[in-house]
Amino acid sequence: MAHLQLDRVSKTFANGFRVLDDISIDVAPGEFLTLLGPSGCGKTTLLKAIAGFHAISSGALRINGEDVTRVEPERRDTAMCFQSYALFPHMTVSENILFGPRQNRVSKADCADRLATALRQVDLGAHAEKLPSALSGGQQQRVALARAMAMRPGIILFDEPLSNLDAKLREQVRFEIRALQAELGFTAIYVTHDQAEALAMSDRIVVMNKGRIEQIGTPEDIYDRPASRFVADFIGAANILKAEVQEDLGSGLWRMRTDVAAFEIRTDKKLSRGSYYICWRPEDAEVQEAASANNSFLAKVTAQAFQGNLTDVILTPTGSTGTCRIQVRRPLPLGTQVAITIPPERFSVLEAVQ
Ligand SMILES: Nc1ncnc2c1ncn2[C@@H]1O[C@H](COP(=O)(O)OP(=O)(O)OP(=O)(O)O)[C@@H](O)[C@H]1O
Repeated sequence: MAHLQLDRVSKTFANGFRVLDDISIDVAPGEFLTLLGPSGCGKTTLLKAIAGFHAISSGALRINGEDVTRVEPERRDTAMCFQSYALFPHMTVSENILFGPRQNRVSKADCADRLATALRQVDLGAHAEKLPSALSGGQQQRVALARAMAMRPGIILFDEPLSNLDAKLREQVRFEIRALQAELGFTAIYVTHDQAEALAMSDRIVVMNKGRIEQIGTPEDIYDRPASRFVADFIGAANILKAEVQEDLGSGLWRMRTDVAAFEIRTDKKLSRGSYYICWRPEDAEVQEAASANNSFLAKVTAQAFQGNLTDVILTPTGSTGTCRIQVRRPLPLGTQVAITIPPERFSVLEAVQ
């Protein structure tokens, strides 16, 4: 288990492109931290900077309190776990797992012990002498994990490790990685652009956008209390509206006007005059036949997609040109008018409208 601190880390490439901009994160020992963001936001660059494969332009990296900013990759307490195709194809499972420890001149007896432990941990004892090409995608992924674990690092850095696997296997391996991490206690830094994976696996998520941190929080924080339009939109589905502050009703309740309706909105933010972006999630809507007095608006069902357990419904609110999206248990007939109510505590207030 290792404590990792990133202190105002920035990186500018030779062509002047600033790929990481003032990143500070304190990762607790044994924490599972995910870097999440769209393609090109700098996740992999940050992971490689932690591993030592990229030098940073400014800031500091510390592992267990020791400044490792200029320490070589092999002398940092880290190991990388890539997508499964990063295995050496001409080496057996055992040789792949032992590659790192042998490079590090670990003794023969210790290598044997590490190999046996790693094979047991990922349940691949029966496949030790096979080549990677003789294994399924999920098994290859487990070899990649075993290879990282055989280094006995305090921190394992995962670079989109499941992106080669099909959806069902991805879910299974997610659980396996998380269970091993809990058992062995290594600190995990996990890069993905898959929000479902991030929500399912992480203790905390760092949402990145254009080299900067948009928000750091638990999966619940990020989903229920997104800090910005970017986060609300990137994670899950969100209905985002512009809302003008009308009245402070006290105890964190505010009346705000949107082009759909006036809403009472509960927030622990202190709002000033002007307009903010606000959002609510599709599953936050209560659907009735007639509008109740507060926080309701009428809307017509214009499209829907049946998902099995739930149905996604697109609505056009009366008097508005925009649409919103809700989730209901059973499909609603197209063209039906319904009343939608959003409870005050289900709104999130995002940034001010500039
Ligand atoms: N050596 C380099 N010189 C200049 N720009 C680079 C260099 N390496 C990467 N970049 C740019 O830096 C940005 C971030 O790349 P990075 O691989 O960290 O993104 P990412 O968030 O991991 O994306 P993805 O999910 O697509 O892997 C990209 O726009 C990329 O084109």
